[in-house]
Amino acid sequence: MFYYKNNELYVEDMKVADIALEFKTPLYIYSKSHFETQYKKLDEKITRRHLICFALKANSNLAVINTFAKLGAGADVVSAGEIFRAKKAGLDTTKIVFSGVGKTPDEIKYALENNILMFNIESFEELEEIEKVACLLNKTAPVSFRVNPNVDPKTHPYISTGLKKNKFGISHTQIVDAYKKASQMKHISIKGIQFHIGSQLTDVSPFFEAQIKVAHIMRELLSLGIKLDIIDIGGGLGVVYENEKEPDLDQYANFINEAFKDFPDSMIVLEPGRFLVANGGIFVTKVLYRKQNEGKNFIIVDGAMNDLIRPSLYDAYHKIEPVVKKNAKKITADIVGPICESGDFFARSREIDSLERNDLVSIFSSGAYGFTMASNYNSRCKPAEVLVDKDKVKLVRARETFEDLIRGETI
Ligand SMILES: Cc1ncc(COP(=O)(O)O)c(C=O)c1O
Ligand SMILES: N[C@@H](CCCC[NH3+])C(=O)O
Repeated sequence: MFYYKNNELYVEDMKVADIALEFKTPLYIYSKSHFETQYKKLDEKITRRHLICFALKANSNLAVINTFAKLGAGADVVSAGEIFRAKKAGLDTTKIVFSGVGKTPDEIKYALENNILMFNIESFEELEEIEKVACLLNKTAPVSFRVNPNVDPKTHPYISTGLKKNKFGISHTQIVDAYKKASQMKHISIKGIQFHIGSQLTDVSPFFEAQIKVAHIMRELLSLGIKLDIIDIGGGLGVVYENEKEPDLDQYANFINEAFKDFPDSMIVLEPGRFLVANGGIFVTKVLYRKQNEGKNFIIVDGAMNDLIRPSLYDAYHKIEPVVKKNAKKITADIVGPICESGDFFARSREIDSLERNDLVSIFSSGAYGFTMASNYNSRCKPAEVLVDKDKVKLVRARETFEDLIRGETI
């Protein structure tokens, strides 16, 4: 929960300025109660038997994963590294679904050893590899297939995943063959079906379109004697960054009930990432310098695209406000970082309160795909992460040091 009181930004019961003073900037600050609220909101709406598998790629800090694990969540992972994180965070590995088009044999082995809930298989060759690794381990691999339903999610092209031009999933025209093939394999146990059409959907109707197609496939499979215990409907629920309309959760839940009414016994798996965490995080950065080039204002802050890449990568909008509002006059400026790239910006031609050196600014909606997409570009140490729970402030990842930058390197 982030809010202004007497022109000062708070996170839960704490002043953001005080936290920034203690932990320095640039800094990620998370609100535990926001995470819990979002989880419960979704959990309560879905009336069928279900499991919420938090998509760790959105925010894989151990304390964040642990927050959801304590509420009963599972995890959607895309690498063995994320399985490792989930384990370290105390999440039950039997609640993990493993997505991704390029799982390596080592990752498949690691997942099997950790008894995950299921692999979401994305190609025929991956199916063969999983059968092979499971055979070597003398295990049975629980699987579902990710179907590419060819549905337009009407979102940013970089985060659309369910169109036939995208690399994801197995085409709906081949999916039945995939199940037939899997049903012949000795070390494969067919559990479910999965789809994920894209991210940041605020209109939920494309989900329904995909669900209808998937239910159709399920009926076809049933006629072949293949019954599925799990329907994994992916993630993709959007959030408000600027002035979007929040997704209608009642409608979302109704669509699920309607589309899959012929399969009342199957468990619904959801894979939300952004919805659970985006607005539970801010990125706080400090004004280093200001300058004007031929009438154009630049505000140079100590955070950069290596810390939060969404504006540079997707031209994504993030609300930016001073941590302490001083009723200053408004100016129009580019808010940029210190990295040697013209693409290193958080906002361009943005109207913002006139700022002074050392003023703190908050970049909102940074809890999803913020820290997880950070890099060390320009040999910048990754920022610290702090989790706030009412009046308790906990450093949940220390700021990197120079030694962290060269760990593992030799001359
Ligand atoms: C397979 C899969 N599941 C879940 C997610 C989480 O998406 P979101 O953060 O939009 O909920 C993604 C990312 O888009 C994904 O690729
Ligand atoms: N990284 C993207 C979301 C990608 C979703 C991954 N399947 C973002 O920041 O919006």
